[in-house]
Amino acid sequence: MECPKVKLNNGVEIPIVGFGTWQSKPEEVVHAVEYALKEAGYRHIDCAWAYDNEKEVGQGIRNSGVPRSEIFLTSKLWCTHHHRVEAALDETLANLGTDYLDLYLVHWPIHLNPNGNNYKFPTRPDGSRDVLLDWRIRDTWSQMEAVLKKGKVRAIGVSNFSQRVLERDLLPYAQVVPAVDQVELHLYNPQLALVAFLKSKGIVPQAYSPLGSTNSPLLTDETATAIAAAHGLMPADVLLGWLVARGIVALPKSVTPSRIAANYKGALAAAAALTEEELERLDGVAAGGKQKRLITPPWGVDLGFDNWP
Ligand SMILES: NC(=O)C1=CN([C@@H]2O[C@H](COP(=O)(O)OP(=O)(O)OC[C@H]3O[C@@H](n4cnc5c(N)ncnc54)[C@H](OP(=O)(O)O)[C@@H]3O)[C@@H](O)[C@H]2O)C=CC1
Ligand SMILES: O=C[C@H](O)[C@@H](O)[C@@H](O)[C@H](O)C(=O)O
Repeated sequence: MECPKVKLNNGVEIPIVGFGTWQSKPEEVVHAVEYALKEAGYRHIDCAWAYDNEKEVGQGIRNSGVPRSEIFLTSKLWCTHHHRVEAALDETLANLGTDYLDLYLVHWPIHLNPNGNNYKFPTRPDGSRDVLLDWRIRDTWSQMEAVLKKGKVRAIGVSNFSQRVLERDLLPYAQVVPAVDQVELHLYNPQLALVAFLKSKGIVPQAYSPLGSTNSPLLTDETATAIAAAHGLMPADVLLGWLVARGIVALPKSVTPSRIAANYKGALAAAAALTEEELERLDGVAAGGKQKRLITPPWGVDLGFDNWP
């Protein structure tokens, strides 16, 4: 089944269901990506330099036999690389074995010390993350704009940017409005106000951890379970289909072939089956006492998100 696409603000089209690769072990992700492309029908892969598995994702893409031109490939600039965007991008391109990305994202609005005590998560003597507090995110973004202009990527965007950070630190200085903001979006953290803001700016919201990530509390949610049963679907289908029906790009991850296939098919089936009344019930689950943010790294910096513990 072909995946519906969403048009980004520069005209590039992105398949609305993508395949996640965070925490997929290198030896597993090769097979998972190959299966996702060759057997399950995905044409959009979400990667990141920080996942330490880009080489194996690239191998999985080649093993699948699906032409690169048919795949929408995203990766992300890690926090220790904000001062050298093009060099970091080149490393990602070499890892993946490709000469362009479809989308390159700033992973977090944070610059970690590139000369610190660790290549990925440098810390200060007190154990806190070694954040360069006076770095201006607009200086990262202008380098993102430069690699877009050079044609090394087809679109640029951000991840984990709140409305406050976008409005205060990025949009007033941007020549190119970010094409997407990839944030934690799921039944228990729907971020309805942020989604409305992004849409008002022409920025496509992408949902990470759409199934509730590792050891998800969402898959047994009573509203999702009841709505799934009413349609002969699985709760995971409903969690994904609700996002897709709302025009949000969903990025489910799995290394289990049966789930990889079920998530893709189920997301599209549920998006078509859910009624407006059911979508509204799902919109309201978090506000009904279930609000929970699941991915909260200890940055030690206020990122401007609601419900950050
Ligand atoms: N920009 C950012 O900061 C972030 C980006 N992301 C992106 O979003 C993607 C998805 O988020 P992620 O946090 O991985 O979590 P997901 O919400 O996709 O959940 C993944 C977990 O759910 C399990 N699972 C998958 N499908 C099913 C199913 N049908 N039934 C039951 N369990 C299932 C997986 O197990 P198994 O694999 O064993 O099958 C895994 O444990 C990431 O992989 C990454 O690409 C994620 C977090 C942060
Ligand atoms: O994309 C995945 C996530 O952003 C992940 O890279 C971070 O949450 C990281 O584990 C951290 O602790 O900062």
